[in-house]
Amino acid sequence: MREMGELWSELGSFMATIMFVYAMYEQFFPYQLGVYARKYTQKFTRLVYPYIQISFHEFSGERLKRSEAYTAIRTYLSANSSERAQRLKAEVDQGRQDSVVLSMDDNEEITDEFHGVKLWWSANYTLPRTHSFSFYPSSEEKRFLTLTFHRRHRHLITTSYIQHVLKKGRAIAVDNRKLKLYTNNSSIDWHGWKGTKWSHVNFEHPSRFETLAMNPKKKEEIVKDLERFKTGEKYYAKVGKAWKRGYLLYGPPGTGKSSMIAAMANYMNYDVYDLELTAVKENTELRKLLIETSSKSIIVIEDIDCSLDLTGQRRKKKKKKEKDEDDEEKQKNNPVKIAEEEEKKESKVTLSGLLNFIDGIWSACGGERIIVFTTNFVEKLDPALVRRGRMDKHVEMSYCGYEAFKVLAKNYLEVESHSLFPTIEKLMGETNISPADVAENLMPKSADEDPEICLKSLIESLEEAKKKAKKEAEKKAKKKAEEKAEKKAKEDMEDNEKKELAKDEKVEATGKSGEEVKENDIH
Ligand SMILES: Nc1ncnc2c1ncn2[C@@H]1O[C@H](COP(=O)(O)OP(=O)(O)OP(=O)(O)O)[C@@H](O)[C@H]1O
Ligand SMILES: [Mg+2]
Repeated sequence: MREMGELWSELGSFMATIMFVYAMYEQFFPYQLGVYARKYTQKFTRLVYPYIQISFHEFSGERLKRSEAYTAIRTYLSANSSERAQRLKAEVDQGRQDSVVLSMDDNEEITDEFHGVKLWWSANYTLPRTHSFSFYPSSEEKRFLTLTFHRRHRHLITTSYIQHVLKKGRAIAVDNRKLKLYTNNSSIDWHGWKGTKWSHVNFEHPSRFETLAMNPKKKEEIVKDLERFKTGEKYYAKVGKAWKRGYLLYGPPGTGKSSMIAAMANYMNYDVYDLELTAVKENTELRKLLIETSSKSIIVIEDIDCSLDLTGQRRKKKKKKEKDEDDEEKQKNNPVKIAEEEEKKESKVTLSGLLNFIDGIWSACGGERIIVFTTNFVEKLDPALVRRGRMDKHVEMSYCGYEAFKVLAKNYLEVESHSLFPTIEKLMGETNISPADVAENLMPKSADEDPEICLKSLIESLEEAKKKAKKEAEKKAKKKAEEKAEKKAKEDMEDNEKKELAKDEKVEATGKSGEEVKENDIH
């Protein structure tokens, strides 16, 4: 690169002379002559300067949108520059505070080689025209990467090399990708400096399919389904279907619905968008949020039954008593403010808005996406919401079975068989216990706690659950019997009343006395 530097400085002074002559032309010669001069100067420059430069700007077109090519090239160069560049920039790795990411510093150059051809990359930036003091990077500071190569390789570089760099850069980005967990901001915070629709943190949930306790066949089926989806781009295109898949996870609390979502994200290497519907005011906002989600992501709406009711209006989350107390408190405050607050809270997201969100025309924008709904009460959901095609796969997360228990025992205690296992298997067949409760029992309470103590504690819990279930069943049966008896007594009473009435009517019609009217006469 040294020879290049020298060549550059010589060329710099040469160009300055040309520019001076050219300026003279502009000044003293007629316009037409100036055009000729410009044309020939360019020709001459081309003749003596055989290098071509291509710039890739950080922001292209829309100012706020970072160029994808710039990002990919930077990633490619970062991977190479830590070995080759002399001046590097270090940034703390987000999420892993103990490691740094090295990249080429501003105004630094590195060389690259492609099919025996030498190329030069440099990282540049232009300073803002005005120098006002600000805590934040100036919006006028423009960064760009410049690629320089000999013009004789123009074809190779513009066709194959740039493609190679972009492809490599993207692949490195996928490998280095850290999953993110996004959550939607309230639309009040969407505008202004740094106003964004989604906030994110690094997603570091340890749940994986191997640690997920559930029926092994069911688990395998889900993994296969995900795999088919991941590699199904061509298939989806062939059948004319948007590349997305909906999962409905349902089951009692603590059966692993949220853990399953985390396992899915880790398996697919997808980001998670945890959509809080209560913070979304209307359908258009929902659409805007959807458009801002990236490809290769899982969009999650937890407890869907609590977010929407069947008529499509938002369910009032607060109980009436709580609400009244709140209102009383508010009465003491400013009434205008209260009205404003009420308006802010009122949400108009409807069921049809949500359906549109899932499979409307917009939902196909941006490629592969998984949509997951979770609920504790599947029967409460509107059939329109969960019909196949929208929620393609319905997965029941159920109470812990023996197979699921074995996974948990292996995870928590590193035990694969034990003399207490048959007792646990028997008890599990007789009563319901959630995987969350099993996990709680299996977690050693101290570092040196024997696995047997944990298993015994689980047996105790199971026996307790069994007793509780038995008591509850008895209570239920008693209540049922009482209700039945009550119903019977009521029916008997109504029957007697009817008979009495009929008797009175007969007495009146026949003129006989009450004793003379017989049972048979009444009907
Ligand atoms: N199937 C499972 N496999 C492994 N661990 C589980 C499973 N189910 C629950 N757990 C454990 O219990 C905890 C709670 O589970 P999780 O949050 O996934 O349940 P959930 O079904 O989402 O419950 P909710 O309906 O209340 O949201 C988890 O942190 C995990 O440790
Ligand atoms: Mg959950």
